[in-house]
Order: sequence, then structure tokens, then C-alpha cells
Amino acid sequence: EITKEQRALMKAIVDAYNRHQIPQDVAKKLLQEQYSPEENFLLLTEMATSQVQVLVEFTKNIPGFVSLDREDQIALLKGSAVEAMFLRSAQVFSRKMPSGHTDVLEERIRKSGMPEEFMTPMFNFYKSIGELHMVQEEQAILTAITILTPDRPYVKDHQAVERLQESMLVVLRKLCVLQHPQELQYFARLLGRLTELRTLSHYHAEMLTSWRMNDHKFTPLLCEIWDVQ
Ligand SMILES: CC(C)c1onc(-c2c(Cl)cccc2Cl)c1COc1ccc(-c2ccc3c(C(=O)O)c[nH]c3c2)cc1
Repeated sequence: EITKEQRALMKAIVDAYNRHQIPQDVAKKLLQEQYSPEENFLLLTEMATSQVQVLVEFTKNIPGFVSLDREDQIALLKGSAVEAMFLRSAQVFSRKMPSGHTDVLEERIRKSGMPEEFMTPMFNFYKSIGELHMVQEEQAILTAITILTPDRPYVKDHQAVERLQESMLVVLRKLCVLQHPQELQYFARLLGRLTELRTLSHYHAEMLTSWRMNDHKFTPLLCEIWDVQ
């Protein structure tokens, strides 16, 4: 019972999601470089910077996004970047990566000078995403829904964003019923992850402050999207 235009919307989002990925040479760096806290932080910064570039390209391909008010487009990207990167990096964790890859990302995150109290909620989130066994379409649409969240700071035209998010929520709900017929509450569980993402985003803001305290440097793109420095 997915309509023609809903299928078109889903295809556009999934194609954009697959088209825009971190370049393999950047992703592979996770495996190659050394393991000092400084090295890990630098690598993670490079991954995040590359991921933000990928995220911007993906977002521009979400049907209707570029027709939104320009300033709202920026507000949505800044407000959702961390959450979208949690979703994206979570998929890396849950993907059956070639042996040793997955824990490489975990290893580097654990040894990057990140405050201890942030680790538990972060890795619990990664585990809870992995347990959902989301199909690619669900991952792509859930990321688009996260980006098109109307109540981000400084968004002016709530209505316009809500309309776009609404149409994607309808598609996601139908997709969940089709892909996970046994699990009646699967869609609700997916949306529950978005709540968890908000909490992680608040933790992340504190983490950035503590990183800046012991003068970790970020790239210009990260400074801009996270309003630091
Ligand atoms: C500035 C740095 C230190 C930082 O601050 N907060 C976070 C941070 C952390 Cl530590 C966790 C979650 C979110 C953020 Cl922003 C980070 C690091 O962020 C990232 C972002 C994204 C990846 C990431 C994505 C995709 C893939 C991928 C694939 O697609 O094939 C293969 N390898 C991937 C790696 C890793 C780390």
C-alpha cells in the first residue's frame, strides 16, 4: 500500500544515502594509522569532517530540502549533524565489517581523550541500533527524518519542515510494517532511537567543551557546524 509518490520519495532518499559515503581511502585510515590518543583524535576529526561533507550532500538531495528557506536549511544541518553522524557511525558498528574493523572505530573512540562518562551512553546507543537490524532503506529514511526535525534552534518555518518530515514518517511506518511484520512495535522502537539521539547530542556538546578545555583542535568545517572556536 506504498503509493507511487511514496516509493519515489523513498528511492530518492536511499539513492542519495548510498551515493554519498565517506571515501574509502578516508574510511580505511581507521585501520592504518597508529594508536596514540592524539592520533586517534586526529583520525576521528578527519572522519567527522569527511562525514559532515557527505551529510551536506545527502541532505541537499532530500526531496524538498533545497526549497526550504536558506537560513532554515543551515539551522537544520547544524541542529542535526551530530545526531546524523551518530546514526551513520552506528551503522558502521552494526555492519558486519571485515574482521577487526568494527572494534577499530570503538578502540579509537575509547582512546581519543573523550570523557569517560560519555562512553557508556554512546556504546549503549550503538548496541541498541545494532539490535534493530535496520535495512538500508530504514537507515536512510531515519537519517532524513532526523535532519528534517522542525524543532531545531533558529528554525523559522516549522510548518514547512514538519510537512517534509511528516511525509517521510508515513513512508517509514509503512516500510517497518513490510520489513518487520512480526515486530508490531518496530516503528515505535525506531522513533525511540531518535529520542536517545537527542540525549547523546546534549552529551556531545559537553564533550566538545571538555575537549576544547585541553585545547583539542577541530577543522574549520566542524567549528562552523558546531559553533566552536
Ligand atoms: C571531531 C571528532 C573527534 C568527533 O567528535 N565527535 C565525534 C562523534 C563520535 Cl566520537 C561519535 C558519534 C558522532 C560524533 Cl560527531 C567525532 C568523530 O565522529 C565520527 C563521525 C563519523 C565516523 C564514521 C562515519 C562513517 C564511516 C564509515 C562508512 O560509512 O563506511 C567507515 N568509517 C566511518 C566513520 C566516525 C567518527
